Amino acid sequence: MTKFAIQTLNAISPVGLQRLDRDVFDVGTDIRRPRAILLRSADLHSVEVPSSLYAVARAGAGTNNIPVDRLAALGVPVFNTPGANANAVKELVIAGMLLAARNLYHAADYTRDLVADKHLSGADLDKQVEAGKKQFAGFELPGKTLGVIGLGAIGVLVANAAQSLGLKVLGYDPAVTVKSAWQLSPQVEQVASVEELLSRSDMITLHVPLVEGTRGLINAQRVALMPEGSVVLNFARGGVVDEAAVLEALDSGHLHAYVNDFPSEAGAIHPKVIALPHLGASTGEAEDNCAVMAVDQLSDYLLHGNIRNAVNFPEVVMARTPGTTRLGIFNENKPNMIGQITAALAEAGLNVAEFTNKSKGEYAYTLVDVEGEVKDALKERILAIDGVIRARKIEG
Ligand SMILES: NC(=O)C1=CN([C@@H]2O[C@H](COP(=O)(O)OP(=O)(O)OC[C@H]3O[C@@H](n4cnc5c(N)ncnc54)[C@H](O)[C@@H]3O)[C@@H](O)[C@H]2O)C=CC1
Ligand SMILES: O=C(O)CCC(=O)C(=O)O
Repeated sequence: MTKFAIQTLNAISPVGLQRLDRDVFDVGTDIRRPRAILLRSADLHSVEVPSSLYAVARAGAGTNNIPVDRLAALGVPVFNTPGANANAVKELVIAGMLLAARNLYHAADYTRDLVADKHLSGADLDKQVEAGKKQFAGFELPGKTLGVIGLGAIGVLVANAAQSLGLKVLGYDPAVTVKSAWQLSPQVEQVASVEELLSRSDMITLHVPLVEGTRGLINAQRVALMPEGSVVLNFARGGVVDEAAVLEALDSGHLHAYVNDFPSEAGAIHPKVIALPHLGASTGEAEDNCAVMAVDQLSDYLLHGNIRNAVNFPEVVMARTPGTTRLGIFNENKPNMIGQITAALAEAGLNVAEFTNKSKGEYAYTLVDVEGEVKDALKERILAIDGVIRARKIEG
């Protein structure tokens, strides 16, 4: 059997990579004509999609670096790893709240300067430490209100953790899932609009994907709704915030701080901005979790055609029927596709042992186990059906 070639475009934890049996998979950075691409934040938008490509796996949550729709139209699932790095982000958000509330970043700079620039020591250092500290006096978290925008894997953890630290927590998510709703602390108050959340929060934190509907979600009009001295935390994506509007509000004193994970030229050097180098998921634990989940989903797809956690196709998982051949078929989600596919199988004299078909948005995916040999002519016949995008014979 020809090995599946998997190209890695970022550093992927070896804990995940070692799960790929090297008798079955070739894995490396310099692979040409890959069957799959395994990546983190590498930008795939400007990359030409190789015709050899069967799948893309993102070891992480955000897929805005991947042309998800273009790949869907080619029958290429894009997998991500929901929740696998959520705890790491949650911890950084809590750290970000404390950095802002206690002015820690500037306070640490101050003490470093006393020694490194002003060369103070001993009693002189003690004196300046005590004299200078009042400028960094902060506020405590209990009793303050945190607004959480986006109550998915990360937002729920942040909301619950903030609640347990004594904050009043407001949440906004127009498409909250049943799973998230079950996990959310009952004390978290769900509000009906971003506007309400902003006008009632001392701090807001963003946990939404960057898509057209969330680009510039926090803009000048919305910043104006926030109470004087509020804090914005952005560990989602830079584009979710109109940074120019936030910088203006920091300059005017309307906002106290902007803590974010996506430095820009202007933001990185602004005195009221704490810009971290995209550290949200950078813990050993999160990197291992994401790599394991991405690798397992990818290998299950390459070996068995099963789809779990693809952002552009439905969840389709079917146990293999012994002694059969499996076909994976992507098609447009329109009437009579299943009828035409099963008719083609019947014409070829093949009995269907198991069949499953699910749709998501514009597309659908079928897994079918058939008794008998699947000849290339049958694959061509299926591909010729109007609306079929891709058909793959999956050796088993
Ligand atoms: N800084 C970092 O290193 C990391 C950043 N992220 C970012 O965080 C984002 C969220 O991650 P997860 O919580 O794991 O994703 P998730 O998919 O579990 O949750 C996202 C939530 O946002 C909600 N949402 C979508 N549009 C919304 C809107 N307009 N208003 C309010 N809610 C909206 C969805 O309904 C969903 O519940 C990712 O897409 C990624 O961009 C994720 C992991 C690490
Ligand atoms: O892989 C990383 O370090 C970034 C993680 C991230 O931004 C995500 O999972 O969306």
